[in-house]
Amino acid sequence: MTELLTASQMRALEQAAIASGEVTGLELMERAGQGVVEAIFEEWPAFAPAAGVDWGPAPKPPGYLKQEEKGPWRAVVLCGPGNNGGDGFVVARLLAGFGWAVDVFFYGDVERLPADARVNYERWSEVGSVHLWNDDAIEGRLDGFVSGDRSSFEHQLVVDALFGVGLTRNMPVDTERARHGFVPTVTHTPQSERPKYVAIDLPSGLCSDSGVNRGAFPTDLTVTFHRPKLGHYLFGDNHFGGGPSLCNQVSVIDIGLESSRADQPVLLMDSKNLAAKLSKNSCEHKFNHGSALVLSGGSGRTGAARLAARGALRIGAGLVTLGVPPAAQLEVAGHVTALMVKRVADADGLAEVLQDKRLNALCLGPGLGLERARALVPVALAAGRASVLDADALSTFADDPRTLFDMAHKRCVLTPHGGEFARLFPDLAEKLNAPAEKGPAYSKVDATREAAARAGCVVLFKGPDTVIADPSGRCSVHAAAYDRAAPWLATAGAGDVLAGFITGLLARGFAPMQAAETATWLHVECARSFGPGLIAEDLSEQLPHVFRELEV
Ligand SMILES: NC(=O)C1=CN([C@@H]2O[C@H](COP(=O)(O)OP(=O)(O)OC[C@H]3O[C@@H](n4cnc5c(N)ncnc54)[C@H](OP(=O)(O)O)[C@@H]3O)[C@@H](O)[C@H]2O)[C@@H](O)CC1
Ligand SMILES: [K+]
Repeated sequence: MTELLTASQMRALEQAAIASGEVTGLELMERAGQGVVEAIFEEWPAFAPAAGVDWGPAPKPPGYLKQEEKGPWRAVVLCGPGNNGGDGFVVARLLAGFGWAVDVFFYGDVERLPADARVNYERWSEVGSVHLWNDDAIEGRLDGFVSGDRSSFEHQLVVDALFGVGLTRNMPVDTERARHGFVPTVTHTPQSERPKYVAIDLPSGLCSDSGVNRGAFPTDLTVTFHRPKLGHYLFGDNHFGGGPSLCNQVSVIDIGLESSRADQPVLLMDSKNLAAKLSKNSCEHKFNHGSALVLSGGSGRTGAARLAARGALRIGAGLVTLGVPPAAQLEVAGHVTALMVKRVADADGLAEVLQDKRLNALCLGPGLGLERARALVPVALAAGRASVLDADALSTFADDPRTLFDMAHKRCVLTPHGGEFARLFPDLAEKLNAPAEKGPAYSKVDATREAAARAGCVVLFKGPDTVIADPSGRCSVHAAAYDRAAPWLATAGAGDVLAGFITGLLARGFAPMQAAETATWLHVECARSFGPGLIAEDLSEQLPHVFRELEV
């Protein structure tokens, strides 16, 4: 799985590499600039020099062309007061070396530039001029962007090097007018008819650790270094469209920090090794694949549990039983075939059913009803079986979450969505929703890790970005974004199916963290594989196809 880093982890890696003498800050900055230029040429081949790109053995400025020899392209590079701006000066110099006409606008104080950025400011100054930030001047330059009239576009490329991982507060107001000058076209004008907008490291204003949008605008391409940052994958505050909705696509450039490792990085889920984990041995009995019990609510409320149970069965649990109250038994029996049905009237009834030691995974919550959940959860947790608690099994403890955490054990997985998370962890939800004053904003990763430590079990915090953490701090993220976007997954009952998938994998013997991660990936994959028109019932039915594609 790919590592996702925070700003401070990235800085620590950079510092360690520099301190070891492996590389200098200037070399890193040069490689970063080169990587950005290469990514631009790769994304839009029309921009690339016909002879290709060869940086030579050591970083050196390419031979500069005379004005009459310059190519047809023109770029605006917006440089900020830190090293992100330094990268921008490198990009400006390299583009000029390829014959581009480049306008550099600098937001900051030259005297206070960090050393490496200052060197690159000077290097650029030998090649071209630096316009000090002035809203009116920039707006004038970018008039064509606003009018949307192609013939009036002076620039084909805008490079955003204002702020990267060093963003500590909201975007300064005095950059807004200028940026508004060109950004509306990114969302409203087809890409082919307007200049391309490229962000270095992060769209300026995107918080690297949380994905919170602190004043960034959507870009066409974001080029980052060494590893993606959490902010590229977390949506932050959804009201303002954070993370993935701002980056559009993320290109990750190797700048030679491979030998350094971050401390407890968050992992981005992928499908590596999934097939091997999911395959079954042909000579095993159904009980070798586990036996799951999904507790259902009363009459008229059994659909959610049936969805979960079907998911558990399709994902490979050997046997799945629905535990239903007597009044709902007929209703359920009419709907299920491969599932078993057992009467579970109340807490005593559950205790009795759990005498069967083969039942090794439980699912409580979908459609369970608050009262029934309150009665059944303590019995289920006391039995010590691997358990998924979702929906009503979480909300029923809204008044007293501590009671739930005291009962929860290491083989539990809690699967709250935003509302349920706020009911169980009101203080963490408040921190998550509070506007960040300074430094990187508190993130969904921070909140999920704290929640898992407090609950003493795995917490899977659902959303378009799903974050999973265990009490030790291990944490992984899945964003339904970029090549994993699954817009049809936001449908009633999808969460019930996810709970069922996790339960089924727990029954099969997956560890809680691994079950939660694998189920999340498969859940999105089923939605993607089915495509438009998806409803919750389709998710489980899509699993066989997804398994075939994975070569399970
Ligand atoms: N790490 C690496 O390995 C590599 C890193 N590289 C590059 O360096 C970048 C990180 O550089 P960086 O640390 O200098 O931070 P950066 O984002 O330029 O901003 C800091 C400046 O902005 C200021 N400032 C912040 N927020 C503000 C606001 N809202 N409004 C106004 N001002 C604000 C802040 O001021 P302060 O908060 O200190 O008052 C400070 O002056 C990274 O993203 C990548 O592009 C590459 O070269 C390759 C290797
Ligand atoms: K930037």
